Amino acid sequence: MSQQQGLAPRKAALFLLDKVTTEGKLLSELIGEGALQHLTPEDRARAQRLAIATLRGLARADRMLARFLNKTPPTPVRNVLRLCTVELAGGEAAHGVVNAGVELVARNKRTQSMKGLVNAVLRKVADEGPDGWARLAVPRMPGWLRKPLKDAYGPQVIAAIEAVQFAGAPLDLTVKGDVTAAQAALGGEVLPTGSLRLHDAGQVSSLPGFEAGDWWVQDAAAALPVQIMAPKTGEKILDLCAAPGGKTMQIAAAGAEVTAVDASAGRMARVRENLDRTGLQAKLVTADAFEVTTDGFDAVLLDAPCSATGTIRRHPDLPYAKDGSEFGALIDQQAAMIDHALTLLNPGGRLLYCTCSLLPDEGEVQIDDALARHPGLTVERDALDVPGVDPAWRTEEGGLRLRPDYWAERGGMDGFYIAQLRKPA
Ligand SMILES: C[S@@+](CC[C@H](N)C(=O)[O-])C[C@H]1O[C@@H](n2cnc3c(N)ncnc32)[C@H](O)[C@@H]1O
Repeated sequence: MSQQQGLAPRKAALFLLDKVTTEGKLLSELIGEGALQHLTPEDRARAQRLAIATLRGLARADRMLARFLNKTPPTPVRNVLRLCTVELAGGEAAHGVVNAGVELVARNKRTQSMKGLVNAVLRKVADEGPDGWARLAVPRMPGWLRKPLKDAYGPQVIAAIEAVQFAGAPLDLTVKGDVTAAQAALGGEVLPTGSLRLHDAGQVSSLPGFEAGDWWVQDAAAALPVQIMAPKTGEKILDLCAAPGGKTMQIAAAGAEVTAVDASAGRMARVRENLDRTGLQAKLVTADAFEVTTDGFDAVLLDAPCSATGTIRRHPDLPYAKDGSEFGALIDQQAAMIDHALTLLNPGGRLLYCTCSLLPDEGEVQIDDALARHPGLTVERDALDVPGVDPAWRTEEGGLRLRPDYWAERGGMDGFYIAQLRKPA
C-alpha cells in the first residue's frame, strides 16, 4: 500500500474520532450521515475498524502516551497520537505508522508545528511495541459511567465487564430455521440460548445465507426478550420501538401478527430491508410510540430507548460520545412508555419490557416503580425459564439482569435488562 493510500482511511478514522471526542457524535450517526461515503469499500471498512480499535483502546493509549508527553496536546494532535499508538500496538510496521502520523499533523495548518513532537513520541511508542502495550492495564470506562456502575455492581464485576469490553464482541446470529443447518454452513458455536456465535466472521453480507435471509445479526442477549415473551401463531403483538427490527423478525418468525412502530423513518427503512431479505411479514408504522392509540394487543414488546450502556463491547464510542446528561430524560420517558404500552394491551395481556442498559434505573427500578404505580400488575417470573438462561441472572423484583461479563470465556454478551409484566384480566 502506498503512503497516500494508507492516509485516506486514517484521515477518515481521525475525522470520526474528532467528532466522537469533541462533538459527542456516535459512530453510527456519523456513518449514517455519510462520513465515509467518499472512500472505497475497502478503505471504508479500514477506517471504521481503525476508529473502533482506537476508541476501544483509548484509555490504554492515553496511559502509554502520558509517559512520553509533558502536557496533553490539542485534541486533533492527541487523536493522531492515539490512533497511531493503537496501530503500533496491533503490530503495524513502525515506519509506516510513524510517517503517517507525522504526515497527518503536517497537512493541517493548525497542527503542523507539532510534527516534530509527533515523530518523537511515536518513535518511543514504537520502541515499546505490542509487548509494552500488552503490559498496560485494561482500559477503564470514563469516570462518569464507571462510578454509577461500580456503585451498582462492585469493583470486581466492573473490572470483568471492562475486560470483556476491551476484547470486543463476536458476531451472534439469530437463525430463522434450523440452527444446526446454519452451523454446518457457517461454523461457529451454538450458544445455550440458541444463537449461533461466530468468531472472526468478516464481512457479514458475504456470509452464506445472508442473501437468502436465513438469519440476521442479533446479540445473544438481545435475542432473549422475545424468547421470554414466547409469541404464538396468530397472536396480535405490538413492537413499540422496533428498528432495526431484530425482535420484530423473531416475533414474525414465530407466526404472530406483528405491528412494528418506530419514530425514526431512517431506522424504519432498515426494518423494511431486513423483512424483505428474510421474507418475514410485519405491519410497519412510522410514528412516535405515544401517538399509537390502537389497542387490543395480546402482547406489547417495549425495547425502550435507553443509555445503551450494555452495548459498549460493540460500540466503544459510547463512553466518549456521551456524558450521562441525557439519561435522566430517557429514564422518565421509559416510565411514561410503560404506562402508555399498558393502555394498548388487552386485559390479561403481557408487556415485555427490556433495555440494553446496565443502569438499574433503566431496568430493575423501572419495574419496581411500574408495579407500585399500577395495582394489579404482576411480574411473570416463570416466563424467564427459557433454555440457557442461568437462574443466577434473575433479579429480586422478578426480571433478568444480563451482564457483558456473563459467558466471558465465550466472548461475553450485551448488557440487558428484561422483565415480563401481566396486565390484570
Ligand atoms: C433499542 S432501539 C430498538 C431496537 C429494536 N427493538 C431491535 O430489536 O432491533 C430503540 C428504538 O426506539 C426508537 N424510538 C425512540 N424514541 C421513540 C419514540 N418516542 N417512539 C417510537 N420509537 C422511538 C428509536 O428510533 C430506536 O430505533
